[in-house]
Amino acid sequence: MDNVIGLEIIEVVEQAAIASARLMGKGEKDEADRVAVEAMRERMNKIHMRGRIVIGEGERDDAPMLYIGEQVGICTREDAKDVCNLDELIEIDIAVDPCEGTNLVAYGQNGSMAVLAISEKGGLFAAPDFYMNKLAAPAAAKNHVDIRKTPTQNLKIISDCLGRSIEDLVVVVMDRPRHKDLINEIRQAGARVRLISDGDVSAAISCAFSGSNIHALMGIGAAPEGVISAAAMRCLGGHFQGQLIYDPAVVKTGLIGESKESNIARLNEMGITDPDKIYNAEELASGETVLFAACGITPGTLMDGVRFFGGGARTESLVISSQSKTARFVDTIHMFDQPKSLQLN
Ligand SMILES: O=C(COP(=O)(O)O)[C@@H](O)[C@H](O)[C@H](O)[C@H](O)COP(=O)(O)O
Ligand SMILES: [Mn+2]
Ligand SMILES: [Mn+2]
Repeated sequence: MDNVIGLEIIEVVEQAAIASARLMGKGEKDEADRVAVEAMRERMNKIHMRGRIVIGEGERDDAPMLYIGEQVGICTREDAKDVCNLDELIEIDIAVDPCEGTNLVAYGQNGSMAVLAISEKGGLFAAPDFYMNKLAAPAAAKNHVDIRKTPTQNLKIISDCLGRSIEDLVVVVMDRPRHKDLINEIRQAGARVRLISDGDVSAAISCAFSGSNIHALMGIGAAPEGVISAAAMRCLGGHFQGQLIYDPAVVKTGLIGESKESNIARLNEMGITDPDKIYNAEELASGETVLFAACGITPGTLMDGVRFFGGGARTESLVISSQSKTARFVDTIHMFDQPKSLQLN
């Protein structure tokens, strides 16, 4: 799987990022999302594969394409048997977020990216569009920190594992009223907090890279983004845990239903019988082979954003593979027509 689609998925995220970046700073959140979805879908449908979207633009964004269950790839077309050897092809599951951080794009802020994760069928947790409490930390702290422990305890553990004082740790938290107590506790413990308005996938993955100056992600974000983050963290060996939030009393905004009971019923219908289960990266992305790809739309901690020049654009992507055990940063010049010059760096 890795060799066949590894390179192609770079183009999938690149095309989505370029399309969305054209709307950077225009204040048009939905349009920035829509064009990314369209570009991602169009490029995905040129890949020689049999893919199924398991995490897509679902209930939350009410988008018409790349919906959960959509079949993508040349080998899902009606004439597939004429163009593909269906016996040899493995079926793959895909989790996408074509524009992760739509607000960031719309308002020209850092940290947005086009992102996806791939595994063989059944290899990614088909998370409902609920919230998820998340804990991400560097590989050195993997399985030492635990989402069941207090933030203060976890910060002490990360500090011991990294051999640096708590004061030298930076924790990313989404800037939301629901995190008031969490933020106070982290500050009380001595660590510094980087508040972000959106884009917790980038924050989670950054924990796995020393030099990012991000040592933990704590707090509640969206569950689909949790699975995509887990796919990358599983490949990178970083720590990731997630627990679904289904009680509207904990998170009062958009993503979850009217009552705790109706949410539990909905989870049961989806086959999630233990709504309180704490998932680790290996459970959220359990496939034998997991691939992750992201391309910066606006500049971020890990990747630069899309830079347009006369006749082309330059992008920076990150492709991570559990099979080849690689994390590749890919710097690409795209020539739309005949550029007058190509910028070396
Ligand atoms: O920022 C985010 C929004 O993603 P998108 O809709 O693809 O632009 C995600 O990174 C977060 O996971 C976010 O926490 C989640 O969407 C919850 O948002 P909110 O209800 O505003 O707290
Ligand atoms: Mn998102
Ligand atoms: Mn999105």
